[in-house]
Amino acid sequence: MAEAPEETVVHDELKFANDSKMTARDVSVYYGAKKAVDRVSIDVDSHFVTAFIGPSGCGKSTFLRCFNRMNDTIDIARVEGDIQLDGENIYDTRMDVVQLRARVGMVFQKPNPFPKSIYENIAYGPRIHGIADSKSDMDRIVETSLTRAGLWNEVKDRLDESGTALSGGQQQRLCIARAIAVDPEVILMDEPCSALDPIATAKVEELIDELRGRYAIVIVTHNMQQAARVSQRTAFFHLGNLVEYGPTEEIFTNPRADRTRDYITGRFG
Ligand SMILES: Nc1ncnc2c1ncn2[C@@H]1O[C@H](COP(=O)(O)OP(=O)(O)OP(=O)(O)O)[C@@H](O)[C@H]1O
Repeated sequence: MAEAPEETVVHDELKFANDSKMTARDVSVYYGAKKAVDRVSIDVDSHFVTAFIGPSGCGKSTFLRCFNRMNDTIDIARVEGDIQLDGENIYDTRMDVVQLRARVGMVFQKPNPFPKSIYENIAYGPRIHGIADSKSDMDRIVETSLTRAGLWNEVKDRLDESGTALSGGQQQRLCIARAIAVDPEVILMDEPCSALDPIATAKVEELIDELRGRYAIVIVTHNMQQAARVSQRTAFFHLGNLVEYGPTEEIFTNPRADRTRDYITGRFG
């Protein structure tokens, strides 16, 4: 990864947005001396699902974690460049990281509900952020979040049971409901279906589609069919570089860069 990155191919349709929810400019990430992400620039917009695809180890999860400063939790990780949320530099020392992570929520590969009741899993975030004024307010937030996550009917009679007692797919939807409960603007998803069976995967994919009108969603996925199903925009990464960024349909049917074409036709990766 020592050589200079080739220029990213950005399709015209995505070039001129000037009201992007989040922008990254020249972002590089190092683990110690090793560069895992190399000068990546991208805009992420509300009302769209943006998929990050690319072969294993190309840096897509590392780059995703830059958007809510999750790399801060890794001692040897160092982030360079500029990332803004609504024009505000999220790496500014005045940025409240707890607040940032409420505005830019994250759903992980493995469902990770708290070992607490279903109700508490949702109520925890609004409580620490002071979002609910009363018990009835909190009840409403819990119901709305679970409804939006497509889980309310399945759990409304067992809100006191532990979140960890749910099936894997339900746990993942609980984690999505938990992210929604603090009223985020962006939801980052790092391979959210990789631990789920096909039926649970289909439910989460449907949910992503329903949520997209409300939030900017960025999803890292290994699965190209999934990227094609759920996203409207796709960014292809290779060896730490963003190779190409365009409308999903174009990326899959008419890629401009040779490396994208080779990847989507299965020639490598
Ligand atoms: N905590 C870490 N410490 C050191 N190196 C890391 C760490 N996390 C990731 N890396 C390295 O950074 C590079 C990019 O990893 P990353 O997980 O971001 O890639 P990825 O494209 O998401 O891969 P995958 O699809 O396999 O999850 C890899 O070479 C990886 O080994």
